[in-house]
This record gives sequence, C-alpha cells and structure tokens, in this order.
Amino acid sequence: MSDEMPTDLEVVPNPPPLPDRPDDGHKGLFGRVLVVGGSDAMLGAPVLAGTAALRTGSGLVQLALPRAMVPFALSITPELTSLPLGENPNRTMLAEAANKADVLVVGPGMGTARLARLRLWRLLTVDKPAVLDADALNLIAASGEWPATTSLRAVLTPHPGEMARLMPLIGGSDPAGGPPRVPTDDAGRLRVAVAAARAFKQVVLLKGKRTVIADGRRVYVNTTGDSSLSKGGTGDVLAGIIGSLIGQGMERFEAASLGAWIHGRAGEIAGKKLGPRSVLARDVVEAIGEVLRAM
Ligand SMILES: NC(=O)C1=CN([C@@H]2O[C@H](COP(=O)(O)OP(=O)(O)OC[C@H]3O[C@@H](n4cnc5c(N)ncnc54)[C@H](O)[C@@H]3O)[C@@H](O)[C@H]2O)[C@@H](O)CC1
Ligand SMILES: Nc1ncnc2c1ncn2[C@@H]1O[C@H](COP(=O)(O)OP(=O)(O)O)[C@@H](O)[C@H]1O
Repeated sequence: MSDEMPTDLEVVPNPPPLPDRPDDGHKGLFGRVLVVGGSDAMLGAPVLAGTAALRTGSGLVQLALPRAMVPFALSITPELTSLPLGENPNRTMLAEAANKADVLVVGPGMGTARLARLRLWRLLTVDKPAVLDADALNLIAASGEWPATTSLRAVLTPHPGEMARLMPLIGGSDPAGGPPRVPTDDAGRLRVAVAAARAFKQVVLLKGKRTVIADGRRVYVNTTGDSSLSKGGTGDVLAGIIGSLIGQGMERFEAASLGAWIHGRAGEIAGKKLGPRSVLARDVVEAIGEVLRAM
C-alpha cells in the first residue's frame, strides 16, 4: 500500500439528497432488504440493522438468522419477516432469498464459525448489491484474500479494528513489524479507505469520527456524529440504513455517503435528548425519522 496521498480523487463535499418517494408507491417499490446475521451470542445486531432499514424507508425487510432466534427477533420488531436457518446449511434456500432481495446486508452478529463462513461464501456468488459488515469482513480477512469470484457489488463498512484485519489483503503492514494499524489522522484514514476501495474494486466506508467513504475515484468525508454513537450496536444500525438506501435505488457510493450522514445526525439528535453517554443503538434507530423528516 502506497504512503502517497492519491492526487486523482474527486472530493465530494456533500451527501446527495434522499431518493424520491412517490405518494402512490407501495412496499414492493421501496426495496426488499435481506439481512443475514445473528448467532448464539448476538441477536441484537441483525434486529438493529433490520429495524434501521425499515425506519429508513424500506418496503420489506427479512432477517435470515438461526431458527431458535426467530421468535425473539420478531417479538422485538414484528414488522420484520424471517428466514429461519437450520444447523444444516440449506444454502439453496438462502441463495433463493438473496436472489429475491434488492439488496443484502451481511455480517451483523453473524459470528465466524464454519456455518457462517459457508453461508457468506455462497452469498458472495449472488449478483446483487450488498453491505458487508462486521463478521462478513472478519471472515474475508481471515481467508487471506479478497474472494476473486464474488459477483456481489458491495459496500464494505469496517471500523478501524476490522480495517486493520483487512490491511494485509491490500498490502498494508506495520513498518515496525507489529500487527497492521489504521492511521488515526484524516489524511491517513483517507489513504487507507481509497487503497482498500481500489484493491477490492468495491465501495469502502471506514468508520470513526469523520467516517470516510471511497469508491476508488471519489471520496466523501462525513461531518455528522459524535460520541453518542460510541456504543455497541450503532454500526449495525448504519449497515441497515445504507442497505435501505441502496434498496430504494441509490447507487452504492451515494447511499454510503448519505447513510453515514443520516446515521451521524440521528446519533446527535438522540444525544441531545438523552445525553451522549446514555444513548443506545435503538435510540439512534428511533431518531432516524426525525432526521429524514427534516431533509
Ligand atoms: N447487540 C449485538 O448483537 C451486538 C453485536 N455486535 C457484533 O459483535 C461482533 C463483533 O464486533 P465488535 O466490533 O464488537 O468486535 P471487534 O473485535 O471486531 O472490534 C472491537 C475492537 O476493534 C478495535 N477498534 C479500534 N478502533 C475502533 C473504532 N474506532 N471503533 C470500533 N472498534 C475499534 C478495538 O480494539 C475494539 O475492541 C460483530 O458481529 C458485530 O456485528 C456488535 O455490533 C455490538 C452489538
Ligand atoms: N465519536 C464518534 N463520532 C462520530 N461517529 C462515531 C463516534 N463513535 C462511534 N461512531 C460511529 O458509530 C459507529 C460504530 O460502529 P461499530 O464500531 O461497527 O459498532 P458496532 O459493531 O458495535 O455496532 C460507526 O458508524 C462510527 O463511525
């Protein structure tokens, strides 16, 4: 990975507007999102992602998650539908659901067990836009290379810890020989996001204060968000928001940029109501409506 700042980038100053929502629309028009995630230890992550997608305007959101969790997940958000996954990986059923969806959100709370890896590798061959988050990124990092055969058109949403795991895949290493690290300054974060977008030929959103979105040609640095968002589960909310915007017809770079902006503003609003220390990821989901109404 080069230490040089790329000079051939278009810096996008503002996120795009929301897509139109025709008055006579119906649920089939506003995007079908399939969230694939959840594992024994983590039920909240896919529910937060799915609920955030509904709050952002998706028509239909389905959660593919371990069968035992389905009743709990649906009792948190009954507007979600489910695809119960058994112990024996019925990857055909999952692929069928993926093919019916407009967009996939893969990874929140999915874990990194063998079954999760098999499911992810099957989904990578689907020709759909997708948000790859959390354990989807960890599984790809652990495989040692970007899966060459993927037909997904993805937005990767690593936090700096996940990005550090992906760094060896883009030729990044620590000159001192330690584990790869993601720089903390703006310029360094931008360099890493652009390098990853170019290496993977995908959209990359590097999380943190001043989240960076890069598609290899354009870059947007988000300005919203504060420490109200520094709590487990808010990243899952972001994945759901971006998936929803893609499902409503937005192009990936634009959806990721606008999604980061909406997410940050929702965090700020929740922080004003409750104080930044007390915000939960679900409060960020609840604030999405106020953000969208004001746009
Ligand atoms: N309620 C739930 O079900 C939740 C499930 N989660 C899931 O938990 C799994 C593991 O994800 P985690 O992110 O907790 O664990 P990770 O081990 O991937 O990341 C956490 C570590 O990353 C490093 N890091 C460095 N800079 C960071 C930054 N700016 N922001 C965040 N981390 C930074 C830190 O060392 C931190 O301890 C994922 O599948 C995720 O979806 C989490 O999203 C939390 C909530
Ligand atoms: N101080 C902060 N300022 C702005 N955004 C923040 C801040 N802290 C966290 N965030 C945002 O909150 C989200 C946290 O995501 P992540 O670390 O993946 O959480 P989790 O996996 O637990 O859901 C990211 O979008 C990140 O940019």
